[in-house]
Amino acid sequence: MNPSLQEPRFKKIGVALVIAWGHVIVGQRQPGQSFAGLAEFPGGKVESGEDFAAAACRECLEETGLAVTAERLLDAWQSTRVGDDGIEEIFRIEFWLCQPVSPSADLRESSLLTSSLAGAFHWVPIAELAQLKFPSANTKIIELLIKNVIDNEEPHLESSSIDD
Ligand SMILES: Nc1nc2c([nH]c(=O)n2[C@H]2C[C@H](O)[C@@H](COP(=O)(O)OP(=O)(O)OP(=O)(O)O)O2)c(=O)[nH]1
Repeated sequence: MNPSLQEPRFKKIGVALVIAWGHVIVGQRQPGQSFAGLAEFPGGKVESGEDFAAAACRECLEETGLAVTAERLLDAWQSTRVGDDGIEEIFRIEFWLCQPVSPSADLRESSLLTSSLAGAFHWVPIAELAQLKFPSANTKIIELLIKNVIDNEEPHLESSSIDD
């Protein structure tokens, strides 16, 4: 079949923004992964039967050991390209504000954590995010976080969409 007539392929990524006392959980992409060495928020591919928010929460638990619930969509980034086989590929990332399931008096101690990958994730002051290099898809969400840094336990971010 003519590739241009085939259904596009979707790659969907759910990302968790876990924010407390002016800090956000940030990791570093590992050798062998795409964007190796860059900073990232917990997240990964949306699996069958999940939506973006569920994927963000599951990945956060797997990667950091911290159970969270998704509150609201903060930003989305999407790009489209044509793959080597001629089929259109749509890559979409959704950034979800997430809250720990069990708010703890001292998340700093208890959080990071129990998984083997936990070493890669830390609480980073939002004010320091500008010093880190993230994938370009994160540019807008980083800007939004930094703008809202003042005394915001939960930043009052406006939802934005890929159509902005
Ligand atoms: N987890 C996470 N991924 C991000 C962020 N920003 C960003 O562009 N990404 C991209 C990197 C990856 O292409 C994809 C996350 O998928 P993944 O963590 O399952 O990546 P992966 O290395 O296993 O897969 P791949 O991209 O190598 O195929 O989203 C972010 O802040 N957090």
